[in-house]
Amino acid sequence: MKKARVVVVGAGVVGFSTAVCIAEALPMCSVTLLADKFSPNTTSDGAAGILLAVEFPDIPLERQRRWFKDSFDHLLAIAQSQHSPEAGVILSSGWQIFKEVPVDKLPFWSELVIGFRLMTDCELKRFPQHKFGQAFTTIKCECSSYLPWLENRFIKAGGEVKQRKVNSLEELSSSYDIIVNCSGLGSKNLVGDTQVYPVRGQVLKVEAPWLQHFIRDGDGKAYIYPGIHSVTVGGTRQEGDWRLQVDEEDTRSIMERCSRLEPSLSKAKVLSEWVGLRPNRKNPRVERVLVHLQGCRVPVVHNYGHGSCGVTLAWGTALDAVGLVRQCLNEMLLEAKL
Ligand SMILES: Cc1cc2nc3c(=O)[nH]c(=O)nc-3n(C[C@H](O)[C@H](O)[C@H](O)COP(=O)(O)OP(=O)(O)OC[C@H]3O[C@@H](n4cnc5c(N)ncnc54)[C@H](O)[C@@H]3O)c2cc1C
Ligand SMILES: O=C(O)CCC(=O)C(=O)O
Repeated sequence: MKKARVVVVGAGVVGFSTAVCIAEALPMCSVTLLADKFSPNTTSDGAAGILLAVEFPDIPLERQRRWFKDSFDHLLAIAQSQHSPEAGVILSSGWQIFKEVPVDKLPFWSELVIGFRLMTDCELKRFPQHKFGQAFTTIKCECSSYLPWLENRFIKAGGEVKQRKVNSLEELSSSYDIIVNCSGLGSKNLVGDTQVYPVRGQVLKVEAPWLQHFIRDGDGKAYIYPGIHSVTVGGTRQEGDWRLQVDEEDTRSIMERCSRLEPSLSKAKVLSEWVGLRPNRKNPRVERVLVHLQGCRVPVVHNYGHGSCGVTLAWGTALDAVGLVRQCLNEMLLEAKL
């Protein structure tokens, strides 16, 4: 039987996770990944890569829990294998601390990470401005290693990779049977989605090998994440801000906020600074639609809009995308298109 031609647009953590999942699960498909930017030039590359989730308002919690769990379990298996250094995936333990006691003391993912517990008063003494804290072990997935590792895995599964900017879905409809859109913020132009918008984030990489534990302020404005080669320090969340250049005032305020949590940071050498635009949306879009392109109805699977949780949820949403591609194939078979 003729193979169904699937194209995945996007080479960030969502695109490569989705492409690998489709290529490995659906041998009746030939899978091509197209993108204008590849590692190390995607948003995913600069992400701190810590697995932590926010709660999206209109997606059933059960589905969000599954996205988190599928991603966590997939990355945990890598972190505990010989692939860990090459894939850039490690376990990471530390504290999330709050100036005020949060309404939700136990986030939905608390039972999905390792060893989640509330901090004791004695532990909190180290953070005199904070009243409440959570201690747990999660995962840090460094995409500058993980994306090339996924790309190899995709190619081993028979996938093909091409560098190309896609200006409209019409360009793809004569060469592919199913389009999978993982273009992140690019979806604003590619599919005219007015709901996806940038949330600018600036981070620094510093040399501070004495730091072993992560510290995150629950307000998300100060975090310190020790990694494999350096410590990621952040951050900013500037809604609707498209600036990609480093802002010296942001650098100063990040260092000030983070040094309040960990005074020894003032002794750390700054190695690099980076800005990325999170592909924010009220809810990520993981769904299947039929689009009229050049007189034909073409199945399109969307998987984008993960905001600050793309690394955290990529594998889970990729598995959902596989299910949606499978549904497209079944419909195409029914319509005897294949
Ligand atoms: C400072 C910062 C820190 C972060 N930290 C974390 C963290 O700790 N944990 C976490 O889970 N998340 C984190 N994030 C969020 C995370 O980076 C994003 O959610 C994630 O990178 C989104 O992945 P993506 O694959 O959807 O998009 P991207 O990585 O942006 O990839 C999009 C891809 O689509 C391609 N593309 C777009 N349009 C087109 C087109 N028209 N034609 C061809 N190709 C196209 C691009 O070239 C690119 O390859 C952070 C983000 C920032 C900015
Ligand atoms: O929020 C965090 O602590 C992790 C980094 C992140 O997800 C972000 O900056 O978007």
